[in-house]
Amino acid sequence: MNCIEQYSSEVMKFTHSLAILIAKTLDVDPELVADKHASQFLRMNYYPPCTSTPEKVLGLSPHSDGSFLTILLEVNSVQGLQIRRHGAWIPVKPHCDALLVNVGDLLEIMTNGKYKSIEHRVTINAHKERLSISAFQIPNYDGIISPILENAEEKILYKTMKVGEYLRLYFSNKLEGKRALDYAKLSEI
Ligand SMILES: O=C(O)CCC(=O)C(=O)O
Ligand SMILES: [Fe+2]
Repeated sequence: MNCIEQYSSEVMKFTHSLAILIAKTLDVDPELVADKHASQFLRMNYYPPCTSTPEKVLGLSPHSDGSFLTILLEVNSVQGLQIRRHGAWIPVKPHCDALLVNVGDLLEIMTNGKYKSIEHRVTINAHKERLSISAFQIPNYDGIISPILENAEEKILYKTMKVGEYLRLYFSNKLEGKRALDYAKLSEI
């Protein structure tokens, strides 16, 4: 096994444990959240420096991930990632020995909005290149994604759809905030 395969398989295991913990926080059946046939896309991101006008350039436009969870490794610990909170962009300080976990749209749907996917973007550094690896954790492509309710009185806020259907929709949109998720919301919210 090469080191990328090893990393990928460790991240799969880590995500599985996280999914079980998330299910516990919601008091729902862990098997419903921790999809055993989960798959993963790995993307290596390289952001070259921009010496002339770094403030005018974005490495990655604002978006939320279409995944269940994304595990991010900031390989050379160069700052760039920002998350949107109450309308403001907050820089995330990289830690060389930490993984960053982003909640994706599929987890938002699955938890009926209790875990919200996080809108983020990447800025460019004037002098340093930035390297990161995103591991997008996706439930079984042919499976169904639907809100798991804590009790019968809970109002259903998102549609039930095939994982593949949501991802097709997600990838057919350009990166634009959390717009793709609007399609999954039931009309009254
Ligand atoms: O490079 C980063 O820090 C973030 C990458 C990212 O948001 C993505 O790959 O979706
Ligand atoms: Fe992302």
